[in-house]
Amino acid sequence: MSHTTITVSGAAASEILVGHGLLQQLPAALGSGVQQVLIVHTATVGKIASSVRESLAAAGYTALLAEVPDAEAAKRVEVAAFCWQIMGQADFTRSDAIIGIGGGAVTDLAGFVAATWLRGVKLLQIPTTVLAMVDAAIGGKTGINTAEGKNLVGCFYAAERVLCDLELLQTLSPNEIRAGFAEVAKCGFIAEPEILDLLEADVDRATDPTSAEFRRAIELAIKVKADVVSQDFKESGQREILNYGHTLGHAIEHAERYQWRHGVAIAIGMVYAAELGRLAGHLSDAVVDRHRRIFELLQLPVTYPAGRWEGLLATMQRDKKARAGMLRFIVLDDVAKPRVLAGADHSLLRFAYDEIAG
Ligand SMILES: NC(=O)c1ccc[n+]([C@@H]2O[C@H](COP(=O)([O-])OP(=O)(O)OC[C@H]3O[C@@H](n4cnc5c(N)ncnc54)[C@H](O)[C@@H]3O)[C@@H](O)[C@H]2O)c1
Ligand SMILES: O=C(O)C(=O)C[C@@H](O)[C@H](O)[C@H](O)COP(=O)(O)O
Ligand SMILES: [Zn+2]
Repeated sequence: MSHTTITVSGAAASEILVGHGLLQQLPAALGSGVQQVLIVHTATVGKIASSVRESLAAAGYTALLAEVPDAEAAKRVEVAAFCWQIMGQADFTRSDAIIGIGGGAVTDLAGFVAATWLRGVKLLQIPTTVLAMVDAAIGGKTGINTAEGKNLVGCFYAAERVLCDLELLQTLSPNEIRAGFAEVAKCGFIAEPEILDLLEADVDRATDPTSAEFRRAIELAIKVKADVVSQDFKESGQREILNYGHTLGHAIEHAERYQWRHGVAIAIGMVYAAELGRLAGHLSDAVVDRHRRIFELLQLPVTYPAGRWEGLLATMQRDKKARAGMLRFIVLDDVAKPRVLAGADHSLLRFAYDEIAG
């Protein structure tokens, strides 16, 4: 089947290709002028990285590998410094390029390294998880964590091209696929009800990477993200909706010392945000129930232990969504009707937590 091209316009201009056999687009996808390429990857996708390196070398490029630690351990300043060192020692210039191959942790790191080396070199992303294909590799949010919180250091820097080769998902565990679907469902709740219908109609087919429903759900989610970032690259307004479920979700990831999958944490965060939307007076019980039903279909958690609220609240205050001491949440008035809830009373926030405490 041929590939689909989804375009991001505006300041984040880039091309997202979705389909099979897309690695064959390399090296042409690199464009002209590039001599050296740094491939940032983890051991998990080492074979893919090596075959990309070989095809680039055969085409005359100098291709270097930077193997980085797995998952959130990649998103540390020490790991960025390791990549900068390889580039420095190879006399990497402004006309050279970085390719990130991996899940969202790698694409966030690779993006950050590309943005910061010589104040910006060409970036290509080859996401290998559902989550990275529909979200992390697109739209140019790059970032690393600090001891105090998630993604506290980073910048906006878009990849020129994102190759979403669905064949690369073959080795992904069902747990990873379902965690990635938390972000797919997020796009359903904030903007695209067809995604929710697909999940409710047959969750097994929708999450089977070989099915037509899977591809449809992935492409719909990518379109939601591409549309939003085309309008608001630097999150001065509309883009905030992509943070649905993330205010609490990031605090949970921090509380769990980054041992939980991002998708798992934000699934709980979205149920919390739905409860908040209901308590703030707009969201119907039916839509709140729909959140629980869909995340349960995806076998994702919908509760978090009671007694953790104070710690989560303190972490949320450090999140970049807090401004002038006021916490900001995305809530829904209905499916596909998101809005910002800023400065809500702490007792309201606490009541919503009581609804998800298990
Ligand atoms: N920049 C953004 O806009 C954005 C959006 C969403 C999430 N994120 C970030 O993305 C990260 C989460 O991404 P993720 O869920 O992809 O997690 P991840 O990058 O940690 O990958 C999850 C696991 O899957 C493994 N893996 C990757 N590809 C594989 C494959 N093809 N086969 C088998 N295993 C494979 C990885 O080695 C890892 O163990 C978080 O750090 C989150 O903050 C960023
Ligand atoms: O692209 C965005 O904008 C998002 O918010 C997408 C989120 O899914 C993603 O997890 C993002 O990294 C969170 O951003 P942050 O600004 O809250 O760190
Ligand atoms: Zn996310």
